[in-house]
Amino acid sequence: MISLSGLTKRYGTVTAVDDLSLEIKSGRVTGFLGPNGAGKSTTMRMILGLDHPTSGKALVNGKTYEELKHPLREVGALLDAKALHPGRTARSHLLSMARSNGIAGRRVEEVLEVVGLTSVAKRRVGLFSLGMGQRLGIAGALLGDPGVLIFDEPVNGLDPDGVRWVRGIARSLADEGRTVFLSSHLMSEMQQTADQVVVIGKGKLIADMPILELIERSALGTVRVRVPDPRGREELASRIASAGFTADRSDDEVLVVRGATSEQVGDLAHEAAIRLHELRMQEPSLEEAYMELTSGSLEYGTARMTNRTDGLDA
Ligand SMILES: Nc1ncnc2c1ncn2[C@@H]1O[C@H](COP(=O)(O)OP(=O)(O)OP(=O)(O)O)[C@@H](O)[C@H]1O
Repeated sequence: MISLSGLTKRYGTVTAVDDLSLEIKSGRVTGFLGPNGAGKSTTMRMILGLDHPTSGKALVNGKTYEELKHPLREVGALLDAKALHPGRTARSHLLSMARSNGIAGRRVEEVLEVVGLTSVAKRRVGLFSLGMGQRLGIAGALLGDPGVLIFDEPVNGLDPDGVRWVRGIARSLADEGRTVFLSSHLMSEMQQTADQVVVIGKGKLIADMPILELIERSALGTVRVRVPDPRGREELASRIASAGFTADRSDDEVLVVRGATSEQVGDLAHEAAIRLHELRMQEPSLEEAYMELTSGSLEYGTARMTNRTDGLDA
């Protein structure tokens, strides 16, 4: 388990991580989401003892990284898959990692097998594709057979096969009872991988909930109602407000209602005999729900988020 309490990191005037408190539990995949610059990598680096918190704590199994006797046996990480010595073979890279951490050499063969790199173990990692590098990084994370795994953007740049593979291994590691914490800035990616999502923006916690709950919440969505008669529109808007929902004018004839179901809006219109030309539930995609959650927390403003539904990275 990973526990963060009041975790804060400042770089000069920039607060990269701002008072984060949460628990990342074992036996499930927790997705760590947030737009670029939200503070995900900094948080992960602090969990791994690579950065020191300005205040607060990041604990792995109740201890700070420095306090762990055999860190690699408790927590494995994939941070930057490209940070490998290009002249080394995959096997020698893992062997040197194993040696310096008191891990038996035969474990190297096991992890090579797990990540499917046995047949290319003698190849220099400088010749590896991104996907192979990612597999090797994950092999390194698994070397000490740790109960906690931290992967920073593990699917970034991978082809669909690679993405599927990472998803599969994350799932099977969680099913074995491990804590799997992986970051992404793509909600759509997490939808298919994570059980729980932690969303941050500008270093602050925005949401920490089961992914199904986030989907359900977003499924509440909005109701689009078209009222041709202006007076009817006014009347319906005021009835919607009195009922505790919010109604915004979208274009000439349309009200966009939040917090209500289409049945509720239809009933409110019916009670006042207001003629409708359209009554439609609009279910936002999970991506939209995420953008709504994180809007206002982008490092460089919100303008580039408009009209995007497939992620935030382009
Ligand atoms: N070593 C550093 N010195 C100064 N500022 C830093 C440093 N590392 C990170 N930051 C700043 O901290 C903030 C959070 O960065 P971080 O890399 O943790 O975000 P992120 O969510 O991982 O983003 P990305 O998805 O782009 O990797 C950013 O404003 C970044 O510029």
